[in-house]
Amino acid sequence: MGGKVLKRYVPMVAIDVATKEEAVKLFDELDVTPKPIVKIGMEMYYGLGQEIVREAQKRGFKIFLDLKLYDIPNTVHRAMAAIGRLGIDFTTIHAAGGTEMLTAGLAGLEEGAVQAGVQPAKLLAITQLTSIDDEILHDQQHVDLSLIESVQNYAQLAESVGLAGVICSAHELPAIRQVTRPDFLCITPGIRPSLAVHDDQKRVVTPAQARELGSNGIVVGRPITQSADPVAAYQQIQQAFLANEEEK
Ligand SMILES: O=C(O)c1cc(=O)[nH]c(=O)n1[C@@H]1O[C@H](COP(=O)(O)O)[C@@H](O)[C@H]1O
Repeated sequence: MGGKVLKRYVPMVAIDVATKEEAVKLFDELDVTPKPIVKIGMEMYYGLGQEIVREAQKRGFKIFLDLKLYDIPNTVHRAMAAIGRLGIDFTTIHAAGGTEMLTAGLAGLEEGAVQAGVQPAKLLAITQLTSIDDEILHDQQHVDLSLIESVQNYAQLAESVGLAGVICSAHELPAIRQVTRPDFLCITPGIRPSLAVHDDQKRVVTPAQARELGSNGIVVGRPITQSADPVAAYQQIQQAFLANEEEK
């Protein structure tokens, strides 16, 4: 990567489960070294609310609160202020909302953090979901750009208004790196240790491929949470992604 050391985060584990009991069991199991970043998404947040964020924070996990906001700028501003007050580490917004919405979201997040006296979270823009492929983009969304061009465009949009980075598939990393500053974060879901199992994901790579392509962090859910041994699955993925680098 141009001789510069790439910032790499420990894997972000998507705890997409229905109950507090299941979530807490995974938090306790995954309390290992290096500690993963815990991703709390829509299922847990809509079902369990702030309580589940506090449970993870109590155990010392960094939190990626993935709520993918997409609404008019005023609503996004106010919702992001509420998220900012939670003192979490990463959160998401859809780049498709445009620069006015992204700017409002970023301002809200920072205002909320100041009100609560905490560090502002890093705001990441969703580009094209990893469950989207060229066929869906063209035939259903009637977008004329290729998927890679669309992701590249959204990355530039997000960077232009000061966001920390984007969520994309590792496949798009070389295209994004061509047009963004060196420290722009590319966090990549759609990770499968075995490419034989995609589930609902369309654009997938292995943890080692994500590393080679220059991902700053991988998001992994079912390959860990639905494994018979989540800790062993996490550790294998973590080692394949971080190799011998020191974890951040
Ligand atoms: O924002 C995300 O984290 C996200 C964006 C995206 O494009 N694709 C994607 O899969 N995700 C999330 O990453 C996780 C992937 O889960 P698994 O497919 O089970 O590994 C889920 O929690 C998704 O919500």
